[in-house]
Amino acid sequence: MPDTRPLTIALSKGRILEQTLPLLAAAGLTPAEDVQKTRKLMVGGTFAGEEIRFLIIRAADVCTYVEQGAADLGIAGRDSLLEYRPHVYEPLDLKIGRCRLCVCGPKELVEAGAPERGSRIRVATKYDHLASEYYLAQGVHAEIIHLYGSMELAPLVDMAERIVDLVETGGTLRANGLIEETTLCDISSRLIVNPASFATRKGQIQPIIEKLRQAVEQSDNG
Ligand SMILES: Nc1ncnc2c1ncn2[C@@H]1O[C@H](COP(=O)(O)OP(=O)(O)OP(=O)(O)O)[C@@H](O)[C@H]1O
Ligand SMILES: O=P(O)(O)OC[C@H]1O[C@H](OP(=O)(O)OP(=O)(O)O)[C@H](O)[C@@H]1O
Repeated sequence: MPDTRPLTIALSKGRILEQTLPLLAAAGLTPAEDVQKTRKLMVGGTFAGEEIRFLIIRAADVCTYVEQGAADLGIAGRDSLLEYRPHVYEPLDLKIGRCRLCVCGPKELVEAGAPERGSRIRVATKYDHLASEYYLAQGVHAEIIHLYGSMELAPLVDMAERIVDLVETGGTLRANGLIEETTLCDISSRLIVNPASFATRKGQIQPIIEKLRQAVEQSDNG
């Protein structure tokens, strides 16, 4: 039976949304209302004359909605994709939300050198898996302290010796007396697609990928 549900796109609210909207507009994906202002979590819209809909959700939840098939497509940071490893396709780097995932710590501690193999440290992060994997590879016993934000505070109150967090301008690190020790990877936002949706609704999804690809190329050149 054909799926008659409107094609559904999960958008991250928060900082990615502002950079997402011009790309959506350039690709002809048009929400029917101002998604930055509305308190609605599901907003209608159109693409090439067809009805679509947008879900406005927390960044870390986009992977879940797309993996579960509640959304056909989504826009998620590479950090979330690496941390949660959802079973989704990732056809396009949208080149927004650019930053890097880093190990950081208090200046004095970082300058004294990286923790030795066999040593123990406390690491504050919301990227539990990525931080654990990194320290496993270093042979360092890391106690992961899970936080939901403001990781830079943890070393200041002696709750952790290191943090694993995103760095863009470095302003938050500087304001809190921290410096970068290692960059783990570069981050940007990605278009993600539910594999079953791609199989059954390719005719609708492929043109969206192509329009977004053109929009990214245009904004990259401009
Ligand atoms: N400083 C930054 N510079 C560029 N991109 C960033 C930066 N911080 C976060 N991002 C990107 O934006 C995504 C969402 O970040 P945002 O700060 O909006 O949400 P969050 O704080 O992770 O989650 P929430 O506010 O829902 O708890 C991140 O997953 C990352 O890909
Ligand atoms: O290098 P900068 O330009 O200072 O950006 C880095 C900061 O941005 C993000 O936090 P966000 O502002 O999203 O707040 P949060 O800690 O509540 O997630 C990230 O977690 C850093 O704290």
